[in-house]
Amino acid sequence: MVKICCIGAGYVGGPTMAVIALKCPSIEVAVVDISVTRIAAWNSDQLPIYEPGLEDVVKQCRGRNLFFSTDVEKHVCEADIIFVSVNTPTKTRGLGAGKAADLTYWESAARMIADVSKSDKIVVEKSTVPVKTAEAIEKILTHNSKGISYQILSNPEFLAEGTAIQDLFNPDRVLIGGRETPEGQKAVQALKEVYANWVPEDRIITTNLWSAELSKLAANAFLAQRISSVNAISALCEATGANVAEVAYAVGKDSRIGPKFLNASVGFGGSCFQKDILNLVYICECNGLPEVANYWKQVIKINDYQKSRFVNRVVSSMFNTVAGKKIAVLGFAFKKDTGDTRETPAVDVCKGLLGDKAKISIYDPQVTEDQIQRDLAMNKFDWDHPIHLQPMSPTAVKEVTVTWDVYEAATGAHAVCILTEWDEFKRLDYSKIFENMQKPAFIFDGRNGLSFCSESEDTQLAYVTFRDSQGAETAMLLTGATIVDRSVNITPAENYKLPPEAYRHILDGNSSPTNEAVKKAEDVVSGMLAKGFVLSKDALQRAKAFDEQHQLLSTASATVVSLDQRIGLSEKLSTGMAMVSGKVREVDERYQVSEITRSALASAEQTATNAGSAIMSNRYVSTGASWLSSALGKVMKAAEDVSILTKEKVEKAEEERKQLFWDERRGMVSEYAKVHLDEPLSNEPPTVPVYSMDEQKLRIA
Ligand SMILES: NC(=O)c1ccc[n+]([C@@H]2O[C@H](COP(=O)([O-])OP(=O)(O)OC[C@H]3O[C@@H](n4cnc5c(N)ncnc54)[C@H](O)[C@@H]3O)[C@@H](O)[C@H]2O)c1
Ligand SMILES: O=c1ccn([C@@H]2O[C@H](COP(=O)(O)OP(=O)(O)O[C@H]3O[C@H](CO)[C@@H](O)[C@H](O)[C@H]3O)[C@@H](O)[C@H]2O)c(=O)[nH]1
Repeated sequence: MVKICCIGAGYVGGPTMAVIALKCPSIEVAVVDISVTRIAAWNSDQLPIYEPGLEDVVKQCRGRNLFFSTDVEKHVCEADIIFVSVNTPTKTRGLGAGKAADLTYWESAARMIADVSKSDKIVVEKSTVPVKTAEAIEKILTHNSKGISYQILSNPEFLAEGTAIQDLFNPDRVLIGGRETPEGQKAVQALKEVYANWVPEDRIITTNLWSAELSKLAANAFLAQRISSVNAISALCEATGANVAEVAYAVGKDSRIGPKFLNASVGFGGSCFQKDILNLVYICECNGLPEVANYWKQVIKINDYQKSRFVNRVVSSMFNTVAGKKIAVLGFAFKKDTGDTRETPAVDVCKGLLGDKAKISIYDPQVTEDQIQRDLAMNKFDWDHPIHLQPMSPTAVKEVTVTWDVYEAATGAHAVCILTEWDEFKRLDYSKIFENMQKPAFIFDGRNGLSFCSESEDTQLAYVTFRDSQGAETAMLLTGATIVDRSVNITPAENYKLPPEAYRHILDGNSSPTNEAVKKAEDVVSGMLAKGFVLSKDALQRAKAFDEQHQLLSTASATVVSLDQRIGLSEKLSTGMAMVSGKVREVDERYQVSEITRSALASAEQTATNAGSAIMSNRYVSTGASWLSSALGKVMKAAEDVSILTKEKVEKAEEERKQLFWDERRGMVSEYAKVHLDEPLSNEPPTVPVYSMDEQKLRIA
């Protein structure tokens, strides 16, 4: 049985080895680490890192052919292939400080391998290292080889956190670099055979050692460069009135550029990009290439600029002072779906705000208070050392509080800053947040992924006066609807009162108001559902509350129950959801399209759920809701369509959906407006001030 040992049980070593163990049942995999607490966590139910899907994989193989241990020497001694996946932080002192990679941990691992080995070994660089590191490692290993043969391979890891398992299951490529000698090629072949257990052969690239080492640094530099490029453009957009999301979309449509990695943000974070680019810069400088070094340095400078620009925007918008003001920070991890905070832009933003004497309240679903306090007090680059070697917990920053309740974080705040793109932030009740904030309230979206009712220059504001008595209620139904990444927020003008005609059907004893406005509501809402738009659950609750406030729902509840029994809506709904979930997951497993199918699933499920919520809370159900059941049918059909699409089709559909969104957004708004507005619209909602207190006004943002 082939034995693999991995030195370093971190974000790379843990998931990578777990997947190798899962995919290669005939290989025994031991993951070792000098950190006792980390290994204990790997052996417990509370894994040391949060990564979707990881727990599942670990549970399947742990104790079978996957072991976590602190007995480093034993497992190294027994292994045929040794992966080294230890920290390679940026040096903080000495030659190359602030740029060069610190190879202390790598070197100590190599020396230990040389000390304890009694048989031939293949030693694999899994850590990201400077080009030519293998040469140094070779010298260390062979210096005292006692006749043992070592083959060094470079096998850099390309997984991204938050999607690590998916990336490992279905990598774009596996890169293996080795010596161009017969022994070197034999070692390359041995490692290739491991990956060939699940990775198609044409995705396993073999190169020489230096190409493999350098490719890793180059890949990260290219990725980070895209983000700095779009972030640089975002500054220009803000100065000119262009919309960076629209620009990125238009640019990414060019197939030579492609749509991925063009999301403008508060800046990139994570343990790799900055460290690896600094490393690349240093290597360029050492090789007498200052122009090349400066080129890449600029990627980091723009990133720093973006973070400080964000802080400046917050402070300047808030009347040039945040002193003593509570600011809620939503999201602290460097990206969604991870609890990792290494080099997170949130640290720089918080430090900037603290520098201006703000009081900060932080919420992140995966990051603990202890971690946040450590991060805020830590020196630059210290975070990238093994945890037990990091400086001891410094005193907590007292202007910072951390809570597990997002609404509590925002209560009493003058501003909310979104710093991580957690999906849950898209579903928050922003009206509730707004209501509990100090006024004027500000929201700063550092991820550019959310649309809020904020009075920024991006907001399209319309004050709408309804001539029709039902128009206002119809509009309420659409509150919180999400059209791809835009949310429609409709709030009644203060002291709004329904006109007497709205009550007429109740007074008449007629519970079926089938006037034009209601019909239009059916069309618009069912149209939106069928197109996959997500109606906000909470918005419908609000619509219901609105109805109740005006005593329009007196007969609805009883009718809903009988209606449900009559057409079996609940049953259809749960069947629909089960079918959607099952089929989408099946496709996911077959084609490994998790990212896309997950969002399709979420959207389908949410649509179905919200349709359900609409059923229970929508007063139009009580008025002969055949339209709703047909809308539900369309939703289920749409979801089924998604589930049978192949990877390519899903991707295409996503693209088409986006295209549709861009094409139809304006159309929708004006179509809707035509029905409900006094003045029909051509392109955009009108921005007209409220001018009369006795008319019914709604604000659409
Ligand atoms: N995090 C990522 O997404 C990612 C992706 C690709 C590559 N990388 C690279 O992989 C390497 C590891 O990154 P990580 O994120 O897993 O770091 P990590 O800090 O999560 O894990 C490294 C582990 O190595 C252990 N360690 C250090 N020296 C050791 C020694 N001598 N013996 C035994 N254990 C030792 C530490 O205790 C730690 O648990 C880095 O070079 C990084 O640049 C990281
Ligand atoms: O369009 C985008 C994409 C990403 N980010 C940010 O960029 C950072 C890095 O994101 P990502 O690359 O997804 O995560 P990492 O886990 O840091 O993965 C990168 O770094 C790893 C370590 O080297 C590599 O293995 C991966 O291939 C590479 O994507 C995060 O702060 C993201 O929020 C943006 O701001 N805009």
